[in-house]
Amino acid sequence: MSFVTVQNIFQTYGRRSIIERVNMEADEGEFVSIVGASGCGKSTFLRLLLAQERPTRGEIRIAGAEPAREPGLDRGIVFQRYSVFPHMTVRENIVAGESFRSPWGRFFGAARTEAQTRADETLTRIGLDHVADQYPATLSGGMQQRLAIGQALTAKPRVLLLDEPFGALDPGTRLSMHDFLQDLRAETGMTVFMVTHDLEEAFKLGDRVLVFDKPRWDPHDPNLYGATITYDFDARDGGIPFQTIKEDTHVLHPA
Ligand SMILES: Nc1ncnc2c1ncn2[C@@H]1O[C@H](COP(=O)(O)OP(=O)(O)OP(=O)(O)O)[C@@H](O)[C@H]1O
Repeated sequence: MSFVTVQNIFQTYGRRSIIERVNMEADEGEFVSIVGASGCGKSTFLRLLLAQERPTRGEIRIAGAEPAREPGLDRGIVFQRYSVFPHMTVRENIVAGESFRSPWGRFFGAARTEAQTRADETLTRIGLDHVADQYPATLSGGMQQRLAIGQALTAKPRVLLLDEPFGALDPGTRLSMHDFLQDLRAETGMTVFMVTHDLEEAFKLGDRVLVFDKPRWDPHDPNLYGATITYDFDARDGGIPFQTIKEDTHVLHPA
């Protein structure tokens, strides 16, 4: 059985259909890139995987169960803009990431000291040990984003959700973040879903590239139909020869 199963999900806000008939499966450890036009529901899909929202219809299963609503336990998320706590030091930010696993949401006494030691190990691994006592605002964009990823990973999520995580970075920093993410992934074997607007990045990092698009369009009511997965490219071997067109018939034969 697949690790992640998405079965026929629809998400509608009021009368607006955002995504419809989305079906996909992913194995544990797969890296799935997601691309598509602005506003077609890619972030909505990530929020559904995160269980921040329930789908209007359909079912999502992660490791055989409905995803739990609590953040940080089995899924971590990183957004385009550095989603770290500005009032905490770099080290405290990492401790906070791990404390999601604590029943009280924070650590006390010896548990706190141990968490700080583990945080220092993480900071060494992500190359931020020399700024452990600084506040995020004093770091560069790439460093803040590394901290955000480090924070998400300390909760040891089995699934990492990335919403345009490198969109705000300059090209050089972006490339070093790619290396960083590829190393972490090789180390942890985690499953990754990454939304990006950069096709090259999608194919470089992903094992697969899903394309979200609206195959049906009503000019009198643009909100009537939502987006779905129209292509599922295998990106491991150059992609194109292995593409799966999932939605080629709908435009020709509208329902
Ligand atoms: N809670 C909500 N209530 C109503 N509409 C919403 C809600 N969340 C998202 N939308 C709408 O759903 C549509 C899809 O948004 P979403 O952010 O998922 O798109 P996206 O593909 O990630 O876009 P982008 O690439 O620009 O980030 C947008 O038009 C947005 O305004």
